[in-house]
Amino acid sequence: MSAPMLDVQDVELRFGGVRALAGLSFSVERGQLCAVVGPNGAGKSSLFNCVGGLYRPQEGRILVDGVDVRNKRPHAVARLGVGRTFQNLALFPRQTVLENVLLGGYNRHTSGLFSCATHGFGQRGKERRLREEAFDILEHLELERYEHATASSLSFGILKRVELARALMSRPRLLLLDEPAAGLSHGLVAEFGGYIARVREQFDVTIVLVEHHMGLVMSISDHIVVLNLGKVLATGTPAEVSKNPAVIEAYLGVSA
Ligand SMILES: Nc1ncnc2c1ncn2[C@@H]1O[C@H](COP(=O)(O)OP(=O)(O)OP(=O)(O)O)[C@@H](O)[C@H]1O
Repeated sequence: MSAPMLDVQDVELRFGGVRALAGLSFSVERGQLCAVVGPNGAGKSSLFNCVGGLYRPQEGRILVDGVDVRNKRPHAVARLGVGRTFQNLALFPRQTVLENVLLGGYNRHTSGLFSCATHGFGQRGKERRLREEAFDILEHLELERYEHATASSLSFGILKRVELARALMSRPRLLLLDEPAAGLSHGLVAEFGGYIARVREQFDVTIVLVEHHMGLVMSISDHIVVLNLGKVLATGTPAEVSKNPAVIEAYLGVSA
């Protein structure tokens, strides 16, 4: 049996006297779409920051496809195939959609993709292949008509999709989505959920999603990890978790 795509083992992260992660352990199987939920302060962002190499836990191990990332810096974690979207978007407003998406491939091309994307490529074959790849991703997310639009001219809902496209350009094996529904209106949440499900089907990627919007979580996840006070309160399928009395009390009963 192959290693889980993400294996979090006894992770302890403290900020002074605060235990943001208190011996956290869970794993995500290859190909799964796993949601991490929990009340404010449960440790969700801390977890993502540890997996992405932004925070270094004091104890425990975090294995991505069997490789310990605990002491790796963010760019090294990205090179291992960990992609990420951010709650507040991490796009360049003056660049076009295509340029922003091309920049997502930066971790795969250390020899200056940034200058390539902004000032033209030296190697035309390479440029063509990358552009074809970026355009293919744009098509999957129904963004092709915005290819040449600058990011600053587009709505937040479209930019969320552009950010997803940018993350896919790094060809992640593990994709971390940080509150993808945040800031979206009700109708757009459902639409965005459809795009996440589509990405999961059409790209060979394991997805971990931190999300407060329980409607989205329940509709697209096949596994849910509920955190509370830095550790796992419950795990299971959406049906199992939604029936768990501890979860109802700590989270769903208050927030649903
Ligand atoms: N950089 C930091 N410095 C000090 N304390 C922090 C830091 N980051 C997180 N914490 C604390 O760690 C705990 C977990 O916070 P975290 O942001 O991971 O929770 P969360 O589940 O993401 O919450 P939310 O849903 O509100 O984003 C909280 O008590 C928080 O105050």
